Amino acid sequence: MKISVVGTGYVGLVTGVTLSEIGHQVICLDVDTLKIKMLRNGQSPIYEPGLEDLLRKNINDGNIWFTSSSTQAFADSEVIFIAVGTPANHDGTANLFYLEQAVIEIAKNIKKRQIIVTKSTVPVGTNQYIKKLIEKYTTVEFDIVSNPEFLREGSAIYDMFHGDRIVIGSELDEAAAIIGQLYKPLKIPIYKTDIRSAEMIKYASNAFLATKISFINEIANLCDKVGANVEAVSYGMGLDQRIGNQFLQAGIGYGGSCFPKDTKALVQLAGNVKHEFELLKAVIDVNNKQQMLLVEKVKKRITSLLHKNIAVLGLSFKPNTDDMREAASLVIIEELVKQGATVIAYDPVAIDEAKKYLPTEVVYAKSIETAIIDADVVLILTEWEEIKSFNLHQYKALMKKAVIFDGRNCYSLPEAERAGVEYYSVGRPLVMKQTIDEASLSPIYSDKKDTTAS
Ligand SMILES: NC(=O)c1ccc[n+]([C@@H]2O[C@H](COP(=O)([O-])OP(=O)(O)OC[C@H]3O[C@@H](n4cnc5c(N)ncnc54)[C@H](O)[C@@H]3O)[C@@H](O)[C@H]2O)c1
Ligand SMILES: O=c1ccn([C@@H]2O[C@H](COP(=O)(O)OP(=O)(O)O[C@H]3O[C@H](CO)[C@@H](O)[C@H](O)[C@H]3O)[C@@H](O)[C@H]2O)c(=O)[nH]1
Repeated sequence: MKISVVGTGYVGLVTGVTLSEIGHQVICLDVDTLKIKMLRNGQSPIYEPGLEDLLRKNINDGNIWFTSSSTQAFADSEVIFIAVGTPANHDGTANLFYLEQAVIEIAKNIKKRQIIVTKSTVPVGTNQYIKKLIEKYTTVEFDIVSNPEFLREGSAIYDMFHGDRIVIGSELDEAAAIIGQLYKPLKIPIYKTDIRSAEMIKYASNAFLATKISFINEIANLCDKVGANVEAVSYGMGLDQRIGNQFLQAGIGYGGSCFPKDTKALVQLAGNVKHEFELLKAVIDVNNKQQMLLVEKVKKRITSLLHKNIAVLGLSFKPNTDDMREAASLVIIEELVKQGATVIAYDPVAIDEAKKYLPTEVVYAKSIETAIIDADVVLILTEWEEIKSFNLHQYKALMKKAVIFDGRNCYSLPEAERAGVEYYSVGRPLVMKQTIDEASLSPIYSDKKDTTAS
């Protein structure tokens, strides 16, 4: 099938490349001419495992092209996917500016009947609005399909080929059938429904996952106070198949380009129809507080942050991506700098991206080792494999005093105990800095009240 994809960001590019891989002829359009130039040269503008290889393969096989010309993009297409950004406005509502621009370009340039598929995450009712907007600019016939995307950054290619479901919202069975056919080689279960329900499935799914995270983070905070271990608790909860074991990883809260904006947009959407979504508002509040909790723990331990050297390991909002949008590191580092700390940051891939967002005072290190030498305290903010597998004894060897605040529970408590570091994690008992000899004499977990003195 001849397919156009509008927007070559995380969703558009991964969708375009995947569709080209399963046998379609794909042309991708973007207003960002620099991106188009890179893509034509087989370079991915984003870090996403496996993406660049698949991109090059399909460029070489003549299955995928890139353009910044709308005329060229829609000249031949049968199906058009819209995958432009829908970021949050200041009030939390979804900003539909890019979508409107894309839709107008489509309407002005289509010459024959098309199926126009919205992949961008959009508030309920938006596809209806898109239909009206297109009708203003063209008399060419078209169908509208809502096809929300569920891929995760960092595993986007894997998710495209192994998704749990493909949701197709349509008013017309024929249009839904064509889109279903287009995805058939992926062998992923397809769920067809009406357009408004499809739009809502996307927001409801993200809101539910965000709720699981805020819930387990509240349980973790409670575990901290009553001496339980959240890891054991989430494992025990997850054994119940009705609960499931995913998205119960306690930490410093959710970030990224989706959960923060989509939860806010759903609260606003509810507000528009005079519905107070109290549960979701609480989920958002818990998340905002969770990011700052780690800084509060550090302050409790070292009293003042002024002139302290703080090494931050991991900057991206999750591992295997260079995406810094709404990363917890942004909020945490800004606060550390505000309080006078010297921040030395390390991330395996996100440093260039991070520089665009972080305060200019931040110093960047080329390795974990150089970041932690002379640090008073280490903060782990992203669970990159390189960070998780970094030998704990190295902290002991390289730091003046190995004090680690792990916002992602990367290490097991016995490992920390064996390394003799002072190890604070989320919802798990504290491991105090001590020698192995001392450990054999005294209990390893000390009461939190004892930890404020340095
Ligand atoms: N990032 C994710 O993991 C993810 C997953 C599922 C759904 N979504 C949703 O998919 C949509 C896209 O997200 P993203 O992360 O890929 O965004 P992105 O910011 O990475 O990419 C959007 C791209 O669209 C381009 N663009 C903007 N206006 C355009 C226009 N008029 N014509 C052509 N190109 C235009 C931009 O230049 C940019 O390259 C959003 O609605 C998002 O909520 C994102
Ligand atoms: O148990 C968990 C799971 C995730 N997170 C955090 O939650 C955020 C989001 O993680 P994840 O969902 O893995 O990444 P995203 O790429 O943001 O993907 C989400 O957002 C996308 C955009 O809408 C959806 O398509 C995906 O289905 C949905 O998982 C990250 O900050 C994670 O650190 C936790 O704190 N604990």
